[in-house]
Amino acid sequence: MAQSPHTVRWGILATGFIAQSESTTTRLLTQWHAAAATTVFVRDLLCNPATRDVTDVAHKVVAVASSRSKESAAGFLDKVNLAPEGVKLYGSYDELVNDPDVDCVYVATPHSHHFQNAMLALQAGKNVLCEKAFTVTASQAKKLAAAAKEKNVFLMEAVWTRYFPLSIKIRELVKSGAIGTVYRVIADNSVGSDGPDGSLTFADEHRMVNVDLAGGALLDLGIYSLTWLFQILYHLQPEAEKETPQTLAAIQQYKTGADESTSVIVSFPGHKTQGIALTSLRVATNTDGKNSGGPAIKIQGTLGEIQVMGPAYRPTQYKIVKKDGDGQVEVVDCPIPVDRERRFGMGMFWEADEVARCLRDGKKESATLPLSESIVIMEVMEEALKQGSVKYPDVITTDVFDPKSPLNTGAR
Ligand SMILES: NC(=O)C1=CN([C@@H]2O[C@H](COP(=O)(O)OP(=O)(O)OC[C@H]3O[C@@H](n4cnc5c(N)ncnc54)[C@H](OP(=O)(O)O)[C@@H]3O)[C@@H](O)[C@H]2O)C=CC1
Ligand SMILES: O=C1OC[C@@H](O)[C@H](O)[C@H]1O
Repeated sequence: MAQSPHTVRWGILATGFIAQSESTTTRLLTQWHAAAATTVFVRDLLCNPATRDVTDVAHKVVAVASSRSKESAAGFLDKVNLAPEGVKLYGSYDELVNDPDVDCVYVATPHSHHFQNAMLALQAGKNVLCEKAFTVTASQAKKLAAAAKEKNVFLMEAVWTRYFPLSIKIRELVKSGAIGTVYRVIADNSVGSDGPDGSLTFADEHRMVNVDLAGGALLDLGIYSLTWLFQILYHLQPEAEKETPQTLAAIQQYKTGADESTSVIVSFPGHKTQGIALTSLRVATNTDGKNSGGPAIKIQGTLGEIQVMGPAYRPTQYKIVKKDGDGQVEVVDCPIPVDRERRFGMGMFWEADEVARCLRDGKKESATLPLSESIVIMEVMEEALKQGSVKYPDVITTDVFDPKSPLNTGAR
């Protein structure tokens, strides 16, 4: 007899402040910046797992909290077409993390808030999936990892791309030696948002460029470029050989003080490998929206290279170019399944499935993105931002937990 799936009861922390009623994947993709992470994540949670051939785990949204008001949480249910029956609504994060019916809290606030909000949930004994970038500083990331250990709960950074079947396949290919020894990875995740008179198209208050919300290209977009570098050059190394990388960065600042264009070279001297992570809010990886400019990611080995077509955060195609391939290129498509009934499917469901399996199996972190790796990536980003003289306010860089911090209470 088939076993019933392990179902995770999710509590959603933050409701996304941009009104949004579009319901199809296509419309959402063209307006990605207007898509709050919470909205996309919850819609993915509500997709039938069978539409992606998953039968061992399932998801249920049991509570939603907005730091603004209970009404805002109610409005969120409308946005995601989720019937209010059985979903508890809270006007504070504190109530959500103390709800005994919540198995795992999904933290989807701006980067500035992650440390305080995730810690609030961990201290209440909750498992946590926290949006990227994990924190603002490496020290905050270490404190979260330590708290999860102390409380014996699960913690993971929500870098959804790592859990795509495409990413898994590419990691397997590299591991199998399909392109020889990999010496270099080049990855770009840039979204052209150039506006009039030297401005960007984001308002100065927007989380993408607002230093009070730890905005900037690197923490928001460059993390995906670094993800590609790390999942190949670092993650695949045997545990005992993992080395802390050297970091060299060049940064252009926007008028708000956030980074608008950032290039980071990450070097692993022991393995003689290098990664180049690029990100920009001025120019785009995919300037014509048709990938005419070529791949967003190149994984280069002694026997060939794997090219991944962008966007780096949601790739659906890769190519294998062999040194002795005589001009033949293998093209592999990895479409993201859509739940036709709900008219949705973005790809965040795979990271949610990973959380469910870890919880089912009693694991406290994901082997695909261990906390130690999230911490090393935070160290690289912190160092890069330091080299580019980007400064964030003390209230968002402190590693001292304060349940009454405005970041937890929502005082704006
Ligand atoms: N994985 C992915 O593809 C994506 C991930 N993200 C990540 O998700 C996180 C949230 O991004 P996104 O959903 O675009 O953010 P939004 O700005 O749309 O929403 C953030 C939410 O955080 C809460 N919040 C609390 N305090 C503040 C404050 N002072 N200013 C603004 N918001 C506040 C609000 O919820 P409330 O009022 O209900 O408490 C708000 O709705 C970020 O870490 C981002 O990097 C974003 C987009 C895609
Ligand atoms: O995580 C993200 O992925 C898609 C981007 O457009 C968005 O800004 C970012 O937060």
